[in-house]
Amino acid sequence: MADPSAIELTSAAMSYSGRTLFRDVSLQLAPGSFHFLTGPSGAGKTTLIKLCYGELRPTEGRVTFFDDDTGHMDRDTIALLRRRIGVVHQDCRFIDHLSVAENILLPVTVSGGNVERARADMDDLLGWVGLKALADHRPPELSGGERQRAALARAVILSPDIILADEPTGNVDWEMSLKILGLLIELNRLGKTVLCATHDMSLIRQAKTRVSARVLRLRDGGVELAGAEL
Ligand SMILES: Nc1ncnc2c1ncn2[C@@H]1O[C@H](COP(=O)(O)OP(=O)(O)OP(=O)(O)O)[C@@H](O)[C@H]1O
Repeated sequence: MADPSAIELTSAAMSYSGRTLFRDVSLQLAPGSFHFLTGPSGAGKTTLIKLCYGELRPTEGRVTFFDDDTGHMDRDTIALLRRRIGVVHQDCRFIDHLSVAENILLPVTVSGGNVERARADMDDLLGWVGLKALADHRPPELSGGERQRAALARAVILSPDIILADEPTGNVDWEMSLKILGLLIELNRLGKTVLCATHDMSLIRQAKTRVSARVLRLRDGGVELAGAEL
């Protein structure tokens, strides 16, 4: 039998207040694959990512996590499966009065995981994203690139199988974009499935020299596989 897809959308449609954003979107994220999601601003990239981790349900169609249809799942079951999916939100979603390290620990705290062990591993994790010196700082004191790397550390703290990154290089310079891309590629080489939304074509072109990535483009209410023009 073929490997189950990490995440699969089948004929998914999404509407907000009766306004259809996209329809008939089907995609499969195979385990260990690397996908980019691109498209014009407002096309629905963030919305599609929210479908991919169950924050939103499609107005039509089906979403499966690891071959399980989420349509019949209650919130608790979806929350359990979500521990296998790490998300880097476009706006990072930090709690500003907690330190960077405490923010990174939040998924462990919230899921009732082993906080002591996670604290013991924190130095390595902060070292991986290059933020050791900022562990005790508060999120508002961080630069854009530091925030994105802290968000990535938080996304991987539960060792998820899948990383969904929504514009993880928004508002950072090229050098920092490459650094963040490098971290995502590293995760993919460790076997993680990666979906990265970006409108930065240079970043996609750069990635394609280093990793076998497919590019999905949201346009005119549908999704297409972008071709060699990239
Ligand atoms: N909760 C919501 N209620 C109503 N409309 C929404 C909601 N969330 C998003 N939208 C609308 O859906 C459209 C797509 O938004 P989305 O954030 O998914 O696009 P995007 O492709 O990620 O955009 P960007 O590249 O600018 O981040 C926008 O027009 C937005 O205003």
